Amino acid sequence: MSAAGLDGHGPEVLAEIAEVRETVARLHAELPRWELVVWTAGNVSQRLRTADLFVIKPSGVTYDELTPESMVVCDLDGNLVDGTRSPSSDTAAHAYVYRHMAHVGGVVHTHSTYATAWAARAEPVPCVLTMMADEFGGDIPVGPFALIGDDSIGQGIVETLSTSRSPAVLMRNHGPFTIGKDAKAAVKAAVMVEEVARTVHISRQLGEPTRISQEHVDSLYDRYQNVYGR
Ligand SMILES: O=C(CO)[C@@H](O)[C@H](O)COP(=O)(O)O
Repeated sequence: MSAAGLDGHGPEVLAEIAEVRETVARLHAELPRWELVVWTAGNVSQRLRTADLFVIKPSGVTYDELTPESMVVCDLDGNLVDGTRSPSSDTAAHAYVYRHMAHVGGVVHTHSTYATAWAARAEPVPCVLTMMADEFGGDIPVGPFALIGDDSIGQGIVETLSTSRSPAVLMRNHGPFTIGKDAKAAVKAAVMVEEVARTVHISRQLGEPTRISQEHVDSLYDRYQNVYGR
């Protein structure tokens, strides 16, 4: 593993890298805190504003060992630019999303239990909760089956989310990938997808949940995205 290094980047880029390393390290701690991952099975990244680079965790390091300094910097082809360890095994997927979705500033992958159970069934989570209309603007879609390590997962994420308002996709037989304007927004979507996947699963044990009409989904989505919390 050889890294190109950060020589040639100016102080503004170096300052942002230091800031994003802190942010991404801190946000990784949210994954076990919200019980979205076991061992090392999930990752968070954030794109820089000042350069075509992103910060992601190193592969195979447990969450309690992650520090800002251990975060790695990659270019948008997923090549290691700065860091002492190999980047996450999902780096190619994160990089593909950044290359093809200009509005995305953060990507998260987890194997959270209920969302992954829906992914194993290859079944979208139907929009039967106001919280789903708010955050996802409809059903949470399922992406295709894809092998880990090359562009396949990224292609599946981009294809699926390009035709949906949802910031979350359940990659078939794998688990949820979420996007956001930054890593914090993508972590929020990862927390939300697990919460609604769990609630809808429990609801199904009691009978068939009732869908929210498209008109009401649109109204709820508009209020939450444009009015809530402002
Ligand atoms: O989906 C998988 C493996 O099934 C991956 O998400 C890894 O579990 C995450 O590993 P690293 O980020 O530590 O490479």
